[in-house]
Amino acid sequence: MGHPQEVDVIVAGGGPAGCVVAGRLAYADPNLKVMLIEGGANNRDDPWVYRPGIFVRNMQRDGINDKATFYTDTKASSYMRGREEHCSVSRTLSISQGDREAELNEPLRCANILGGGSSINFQMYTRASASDWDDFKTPGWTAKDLLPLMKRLENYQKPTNNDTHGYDGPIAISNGGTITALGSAFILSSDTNVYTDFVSSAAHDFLRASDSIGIPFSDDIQGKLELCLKLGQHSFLLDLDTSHASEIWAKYINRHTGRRSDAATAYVHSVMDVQNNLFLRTNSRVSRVIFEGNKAVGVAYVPARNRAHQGQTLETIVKARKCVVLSSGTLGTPQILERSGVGSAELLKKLDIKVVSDLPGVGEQYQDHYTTLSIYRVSNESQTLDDFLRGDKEVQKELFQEWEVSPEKARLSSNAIDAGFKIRPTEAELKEMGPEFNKLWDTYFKDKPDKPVMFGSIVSAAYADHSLLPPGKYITMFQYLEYPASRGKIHIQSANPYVEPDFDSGFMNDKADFAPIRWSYKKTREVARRMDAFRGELTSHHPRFHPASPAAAKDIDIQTAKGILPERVHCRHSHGMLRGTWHAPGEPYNAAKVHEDIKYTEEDDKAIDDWIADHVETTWHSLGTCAMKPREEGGVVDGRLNVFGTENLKCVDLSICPDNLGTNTYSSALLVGEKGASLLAEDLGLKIKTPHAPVPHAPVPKGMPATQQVR
Ligand SMILES: Cc1cc2nc3c(=O)[nH]c(=O)nc-3n(C[C@H](O)[C@H](O)[C@H](O)COP(=O)(O)OP(=O)(O)OC[C@H]3O[C@@H](n4cnc5c(N)ncnc54)[C@H](O)[C@@H]3O)c2cc1C
Repeated sequence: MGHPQEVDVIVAGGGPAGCVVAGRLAYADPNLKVMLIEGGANNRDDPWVYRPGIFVRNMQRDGINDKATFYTDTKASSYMRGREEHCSVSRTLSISQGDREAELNEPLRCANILGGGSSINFQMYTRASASDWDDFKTPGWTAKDLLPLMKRLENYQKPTNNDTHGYDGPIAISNGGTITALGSAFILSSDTNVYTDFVSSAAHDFLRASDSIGIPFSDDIQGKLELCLKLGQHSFLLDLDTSHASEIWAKYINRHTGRRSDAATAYVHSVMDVQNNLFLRTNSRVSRVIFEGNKAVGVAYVPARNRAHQGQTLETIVKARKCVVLSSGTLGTPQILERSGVGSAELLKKLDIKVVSDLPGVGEQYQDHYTTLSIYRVSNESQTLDDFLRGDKEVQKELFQEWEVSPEKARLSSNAIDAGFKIRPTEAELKEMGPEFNKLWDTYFKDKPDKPVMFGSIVSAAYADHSLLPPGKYITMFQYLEYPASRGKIHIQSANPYVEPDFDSGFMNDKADFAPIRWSYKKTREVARRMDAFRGELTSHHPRFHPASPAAAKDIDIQTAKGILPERVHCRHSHGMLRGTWHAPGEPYNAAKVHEDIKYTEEDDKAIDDWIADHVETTWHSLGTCAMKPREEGGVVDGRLNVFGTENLKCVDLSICPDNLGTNTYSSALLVGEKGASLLAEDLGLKIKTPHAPVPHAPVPKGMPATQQVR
């Protein structure tokens, strides 16, 4: 079918928010012509997208993978020991302490494929705290206002005891088909409505260890919202421990199909299968919005790669009769605005771009969550994904074949991230966290007990390049800072859409951000040490403590090491380990041991801070560059997501968040999309249809299983 040169609504950018807007509007009115223009490739039925277990591959920068865009951070941070660029998880994980030089050249990446982050992300499901939305201070955006939309998007497939989840929405949420286990693997039954509550021994091990250091188990941290709304006061939540608790993590995986639940399949392919009014253009980068006066009347787009004769820029123009929606993500949307004449007048004049609306807030206040990862050795009997990631051909064949036979039960229908927690410090811990963080605590966290400070998860594998790791089994403690005080920015350097922007991630440029990450490193380490499977620390992936410090990381114990390579030939030392390396063997495992917390000196704390500075990196939870707040405070959009000083132009993606959200952000991007779709439907006199069009491959939800009913 040919594509029209004029439609009613253009959506620029096919990430989660853009897919929701395009799909919901097109389904609401089959006569409304909607065009979705995406810079990356189509994700439809791409096995590298829909098989959940191989998600790490989609972050590689190897010349083959084109599912991610790479942004280079251009500013040095004095707090990061002169680091000019921060890097991706896959790279950081792969390096040892000595490889810092190589690490410095790795850029930040974000999605470049239809579905945006939802096609390549880790599939971890969490939700923001109620106070996060209330803090937007915008009518129509309180947690109470948004709760019906949170439910509208979900096909929740886990048991629940609260009324905050939805059951006939397009986005599936479950524990995945199989939960990777340390010690054993459990399979969820998909042909019965009775939910089988299998949880891996790794997850249990982690949860027990967390409980033993004062992080209690909760059956649904993400449901805390309801309590908040019912009680009408956030302070109650502290007593209920919901912002300081652990749980079995849910995943964006449909347990009936074993497939990733990405936004394009859920909202766009579903509509394109049954209607013909949704037009999709992929591999097309929107360069600018076309204005008549200050009214948006269309967009210009260029091929994703500039391969034209003599580097000419080939623009195609599509007209929009009713509205243009920018949904190109936190790093993409502000660039389109600036190229279109919406941004700081000073910058635009310098670049010879005609000013349509002077909005100095465009591209400012860039935020993310800051990740650090520490890796631990686990027992040789543990079942982890390491052999698969290491490239063991037999194991890979077995896992891929398993998928072909029964994807809904296959080990690849999991992300191997089964449990985690959100935590807040105690009064005693706060005292050790220094004046900078305490000041932030008093103004930001103290009166918002539903806001966690840190997020932590267990991954049943080393998140690392295994070619650089010793053989063996691993777990990774994956932690991130939920509400960094640091801020960055992104601005164009040219009107040419192929020229890289000037990007300053701002990582760790506020000193207050060090203390909570340091505190959480200690916490996750205490959890790991108390797990039954624990057999030591992968010293290359821990702070460089003084070798004589009691806090110094200790590697695998000799007995476990011998079990990994029983046929090895000994070198030099009777215990088979080489001196002169950073590896120090740990104590033999003792199941009966009662642990004491490691005591850290000031020098140890300094070593942790250096490690943070050298290794902290993105969680790909970018937000905030086109904030919804008053124009005079640097705002870019109003409460209806209209861009100030323009007509018929909205931004609908996570760039609109005026402040951070304490969550993995896919749920929030979908929610912003749902809210944007509702606002647009109101503008256009339409009604959103529920349930949405049937999701390809997914059986239609048959109502709520007994175990999911509110008790
Ligand atoms: C590697 C990774 C792991 C993550 N893990 C998780 C997780 O486990 N759980 C979770 O909840 N969240 C996770 N996230 C975050 C989550 O996916 C994002 O918050 C979410 O996708 C943001 O949605 P968005 O619609 O705002 O923008 P994006 O997802 O960034 O989508 C923007 C889209 O616009 C396109 N685009 C950009 N510029 C242009 C242009 N000029 N013209 C046309 N198209 C353009 C891009 O290709 C992209 O498809 C992860 C993200 C990544 C990248």
